Amino acid sequence: TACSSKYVLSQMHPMWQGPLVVPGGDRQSPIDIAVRKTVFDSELKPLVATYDPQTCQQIWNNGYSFLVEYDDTTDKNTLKGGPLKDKFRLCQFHFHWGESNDWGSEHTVDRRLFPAELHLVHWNSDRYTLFEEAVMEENGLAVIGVFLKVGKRHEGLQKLVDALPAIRHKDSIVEFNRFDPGCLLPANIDDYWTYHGSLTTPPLTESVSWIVMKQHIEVSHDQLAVFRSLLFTSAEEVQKSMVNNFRVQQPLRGRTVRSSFT
Ligand SMILES: O=C1NC(=O)[C@@H](c2ccccc2)S1
Ligand SMILES: [Zn+2]
Repeated sequence: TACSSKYVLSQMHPMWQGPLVVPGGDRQSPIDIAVRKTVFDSELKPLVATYDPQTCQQIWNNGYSFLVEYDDTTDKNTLKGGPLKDKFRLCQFHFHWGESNDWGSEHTVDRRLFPAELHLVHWNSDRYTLFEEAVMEENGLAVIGVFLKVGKRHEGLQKLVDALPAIRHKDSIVEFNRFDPGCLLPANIDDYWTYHGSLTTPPLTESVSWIVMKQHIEVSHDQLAVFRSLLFTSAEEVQKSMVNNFRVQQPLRGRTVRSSFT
């Protein structure tokens, strides 16, 4: 679907670290969330996420992560409330992870790294008709970030883990239906941090309202190990494990991170 935006993802090189700071970029992501410097905003509303598992379409390896894509041609999967003024449509979710459990997340909390981070990518369907348009606009995207910790097995994730061997190589894709992205959200989605930032991969456009959950989810060591069995490379190339597919933290440049909780 549109949201895979191949032109965006195809510019990514495995182990992409790219330019540390985009010239003139003063709202880049990810960042470190220094909790003591966040500002409670009582105007922030509860988040309302409504997802329809039937609109799940495919899962594919784009050479940087694996994406689970949804039909985003109707308002079946919406996100509103929180810091958002408009209604946003889910187009895909994906993860970033490390080669070890000691690092892998893109955002950090008081410099603490998590082994992985989930991103649910939504675009502003009140103002734009396609993901590609929204990705270039300041109020175009809303991404929910959820930290993963290694612990008990995540039952909902297992269906996704079982599909990964079929998309081991770059550009492989399989049909994937009836997956509820809501099962990957933490129990409490009312406690989050929010700030204005960017895509964490090319084109790095500063079009993202970030909503980073305070509460993490737990997955098992073995589930995360299957993520690491994916490859950045296609079947013809020399194999490179898909690990460390995260961008380094970027300067805050005077931005304020607001919290929905005290
Ligand atoms: O949150 C993000 N994670 C990524 O890999 C970036 C991205 C880039 C293009 C499309 C969707 C997501 S932005
Ligand atoms: Zn991401």
